Amino acid sequence: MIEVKNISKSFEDAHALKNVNLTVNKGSIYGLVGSNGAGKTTLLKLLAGLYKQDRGEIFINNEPIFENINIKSEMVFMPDALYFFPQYTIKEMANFYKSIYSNWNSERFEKLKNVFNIDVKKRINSLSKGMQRQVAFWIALSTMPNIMILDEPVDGLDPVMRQKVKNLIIQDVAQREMTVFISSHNLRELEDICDHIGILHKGSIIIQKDLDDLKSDIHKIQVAFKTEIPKDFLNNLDVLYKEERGSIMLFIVRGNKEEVISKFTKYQPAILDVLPLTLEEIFIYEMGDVGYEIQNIIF
Ligand SMILES: Nc1ncnc2c1ncn2[C@@H]1O[C@H](COP(=O)(O)OP(=O)(O)OP(=O)(O)O)[C@@H](O)[C@H]1O
Repeated sequence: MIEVKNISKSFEDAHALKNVNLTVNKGSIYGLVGSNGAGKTTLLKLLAGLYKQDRGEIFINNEPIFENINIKSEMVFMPDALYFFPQYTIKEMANFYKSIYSNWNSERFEKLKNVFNIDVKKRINSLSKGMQRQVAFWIALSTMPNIMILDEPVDGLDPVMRQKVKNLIIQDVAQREMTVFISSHNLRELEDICDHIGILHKGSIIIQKDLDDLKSDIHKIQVAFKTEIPKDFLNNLDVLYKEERGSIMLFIVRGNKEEVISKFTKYQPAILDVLPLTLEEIFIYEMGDVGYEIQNIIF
């Protein structure tokens, strides 16, 4: 479990993070989205215990993370810019990790050869960017981490490999209750893997939500009525957005799906469609006034 309590972090001339709070439960995957300079990497480095916050507290499995060797031995942090020792082969790098991670699983490392399919005698620095990323996952997953902190993890991976890596992460979450924190510029990249999403904007988390709640609670409704309807029929509805295209009206409404639909069916509409909303749309409508600014972050 990861608990971030009211943390702030500044560098000489930049307030990178301001009063950030979040919790990631054991066995869940939290996705952090944000534009360039929002503070994502700073937050990840704090979670990994590489930086110390100016204010606030960070607990991982109920212990402060900074300079905590025990917790770090159960954790993998994968930065966006990967680093491997120069001249090391995959096998040599794996042996290095084996010597420092007590839970290293050699059997798993062997099994994952079938997924990554790269010759372990190859020097890592001679591999392509995407292949180096594969090696990083190969080694990271072989350490059997309880906590994974990933900065732009699928950057450079081809679509097939992206899916394979996501499946491996999901398997570990389901089978071993691994806890994962992922940052990305791209909400779509996170949508199919995360159960919580937070948006970081200029150093503050401006919204964070459980994805299931989010999706079940907000609806896009396209409707046309045969007859005049009372002007105040919207009064009992939590309408986030409304648009009229001729006789067809489009509503984004928050609330229980059946209850919302019943408010419309009462007036016997000629057309009533409940359309799916993408996650991006949900965030934009949820964000109201800052929605337009948010579009640049999540598309
Ligand atoms: N080591 C540092 N020294 C000084 N300023 C820093 C340092 N690291 C980050 N910053 C500043 O903190 C702010 C947040 O940077 P951070 O790297 O956390 O953003 P980010 O969301 O990861 O951005 P990107 O998506 O571009 O990687 C920026 O204004 C950045 O210039």
